[in-house]
Amino acid sequence: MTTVRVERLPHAEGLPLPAYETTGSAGMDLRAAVAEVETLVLEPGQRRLIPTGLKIALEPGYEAQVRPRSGLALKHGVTCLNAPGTIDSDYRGEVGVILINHGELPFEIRRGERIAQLVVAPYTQAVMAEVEALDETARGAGGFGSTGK
Ligand SMILES: O=c1ccn([C@H]2C[C@H](O)[C@@H](COP(=O)(O)OP(=O)(O)OP(=O)(O)O)O2)c(=O)[nH]1
Repeated sequence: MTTVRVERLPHAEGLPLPAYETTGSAGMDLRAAVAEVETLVLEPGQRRLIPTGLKIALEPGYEAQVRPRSGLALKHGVTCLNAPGTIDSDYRGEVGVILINHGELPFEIRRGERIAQLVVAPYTQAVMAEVEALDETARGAGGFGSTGK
């Protein structure tokens, strides 16, 4: 268990905070903090940064991934363009969701709609150690389908 400190911006007033929908959920749904009066439409092929109205602070050693929701992807072709988006532990700006409409129809985003999910995960930072040559392995440079179908 880790704690995510969350600060609500004025445009997220009244919206539920991200929460796990079931006891086994890996992601907490992120909601669109667009204005009630504003009908935000994603035209086919269009991408937009959608505000969540939330700023978060992760504990050191944790990142958060902004991932698409499968229902939106399957029903409407709407997904996160940069999936998974990375929220760094030292980022203090508003969490944004880069949505793209790969569907054939315009997609309306309403205030409070669940548009993506946030998965909190531990990460490790690595040191790059430059060497003259790497050790040999059975795979070698084989990749990109080298083992067959
Ligand atoms: O889907 C996303 C992806 C990123 N971010 C925020 C949090 C993250 O910590 C910051 C930077 O993201 P990233 O490292 O992916 O962006 P960059 O294009 O490399 O920009 P920068 O130079 O600011 O690191 O932007 C989001 O709010 N949503």
